[in-house]
Amino acid sequence: MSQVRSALTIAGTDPSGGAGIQADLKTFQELKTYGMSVITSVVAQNTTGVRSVEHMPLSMIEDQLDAVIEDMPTHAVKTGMIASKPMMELIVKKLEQVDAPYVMDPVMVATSGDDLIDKEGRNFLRQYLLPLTTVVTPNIPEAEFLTGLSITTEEDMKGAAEYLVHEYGVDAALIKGGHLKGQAIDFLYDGKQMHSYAAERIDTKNTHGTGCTYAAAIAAYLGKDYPLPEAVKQAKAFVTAAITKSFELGKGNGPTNHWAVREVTERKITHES
Ligand SMILES: Nc1ncnc2c1ncn2[C@@H]1O[C@H](COP(=O)(O)OP(=O)(O)OP(=O)(O)O)[C@@H](O)[C@H]1O
Ligand SMILES: Cc1ncc(COP(=O)(O)O)c(N)n1
Repeated sequence: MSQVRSALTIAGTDPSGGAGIQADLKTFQELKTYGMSVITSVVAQNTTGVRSVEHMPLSMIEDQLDAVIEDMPTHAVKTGMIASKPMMELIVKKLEQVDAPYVMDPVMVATSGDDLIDKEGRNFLRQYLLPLTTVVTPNIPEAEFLTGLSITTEEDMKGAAEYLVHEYGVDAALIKGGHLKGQAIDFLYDGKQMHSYAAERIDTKNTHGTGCTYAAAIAAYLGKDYPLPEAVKQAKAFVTAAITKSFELGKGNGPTNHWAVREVTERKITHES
């Protein structure tokens, strides 16, 4: 029997269970990947927004990382909310000891509009963390910040993906089009080819945690040795199903459904490259 694949998420929490570490672990579990987590910040949030945030002391983040790195195999790493430059510096240092694909979700603002990273952290993320990534997965506002470009069309999205690869040295960039009108289309550029992944837009406000879920699914598939374009295709099917069957829970943007892939077996993703 082949060895079980394990994935590590380094991120903040969501006690309401839709985003952050909770979304990542649910996704790993659903994709039969052994899930591990290092908590950077405890975030008191729900479907309506963020109430307060308690950042973990650096020594505690370091101890958590060492506990995983010194004992467990890691086949993929995903990072989400990393709130400050000192946290990023620590994580960069520790990731040097992990030989695994690295998916960076450059989380900056929650769906609710609340800031999750400070200004200094945002700049550090762009300069120092980006070049280490196997794939970075910004939504449109995040891609605008990272590139300084204005993104209003699909052509702009492709341009931003190319810019991130050529200017910042990321291996690949996936620009997510959830914030554009029309079909839900994402573009992946891996330095050689531009891939597009399109799905029908689902008419729902319940999209809390889609970004986290998508990036965690990409990490899980990369951990199983899927080539990146195929990992993204499978992950897109996973997140689309999760949005299709999302839950009408809470008073704000409800959470996605991490077990939906068991029920939504038709895969309506158009992958072109
Ligand atoms: N209403 C929708 N219907 C179908 N797919 C969607 C919808 N909204 C977002 N998506 C898809 O979900 C994935 C996440 O994209 P999005 O741009 O929303 O990321 P995000 O902004 O990081 O997530 P979040 O909304 O949780 O902050 C992408 O594949 C996007 O195309
Ligand atoms: C701890 C944490 N990390 C990330 C997000 C973004 O999630 P989303 O934009 O998908 O709501 C979040 N709300 N909380």
